[in-house]
Amino acid sequence: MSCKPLIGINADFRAAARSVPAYAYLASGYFQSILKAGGVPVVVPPLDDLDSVHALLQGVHGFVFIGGGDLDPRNDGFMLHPSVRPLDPARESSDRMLMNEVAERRMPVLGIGTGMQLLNIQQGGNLFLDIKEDLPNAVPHFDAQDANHRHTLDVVSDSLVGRVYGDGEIRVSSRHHMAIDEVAPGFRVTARCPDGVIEAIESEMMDWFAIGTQFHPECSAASALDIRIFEEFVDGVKESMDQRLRLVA
Ligand SMILES: N[C@@H](CCC(=O)NCCCC(=O)O)C(=O)O
Repeated sequence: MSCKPLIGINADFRAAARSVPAYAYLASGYFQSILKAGGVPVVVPPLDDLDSVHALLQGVHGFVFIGGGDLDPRNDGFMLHPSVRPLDPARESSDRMLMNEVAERRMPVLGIGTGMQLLNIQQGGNLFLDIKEDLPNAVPHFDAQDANHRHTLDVVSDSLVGRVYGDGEIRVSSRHHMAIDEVAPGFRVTARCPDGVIEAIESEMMDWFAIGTQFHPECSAASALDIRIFEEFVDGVKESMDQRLRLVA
């Protein structure tokens, strides 16, 4: 494929407060990693109508869903939990519309942190709302004093993360208090923390290149291998583009 793929990336959102205007924002590591991997990032602020979602997705070849606050469990029929720090409703509503359409179109997708959790929920899986309460024997997956908190990872060798990290000890960044409980149908677990917490999933469906990482390969403390996650994703998007071109040829 000669042209660079356009990769949509959602943005976080903070409503106006007193003298501070509302902001849409995202960590630069997300779009810098897409650029380094050979894609062209298209940052998408929260959208509030389906026509805009359709128009946007017509113009990109793949999508990255970023991390951030918590998906509100009440949107999935669960009770609110004291540990939950919900996303701004404007972002969550936009993310859910985008993920529904990305899934419908079988558009290549990489979900990171909250993005992976949304992918899993949208596809019929669910979440532990609080690791400390639901998985009391788990190691710490969040350190308020250390933005670069890391833990080790066990990967499935015949998977995207397995190809990226190979053998040997792997340490990844971790900033989450929720985790995948039941994996969505059509997806498999491809990495876990040694305590059993799910850290990566990928689609087993032949017609959909979809992956998710609970850890953050875009973070400022990312290892030299982490960028390979984005390279594998961009290569997958290019392959998807080539397949679509062959279908119409
Ligand atoms: N809120 C979820 C997902 C965690 C996540 O995306 N963490 C990255 C946060 C980066 C940031 O601070 O914006 C959970 O806690 O499980």
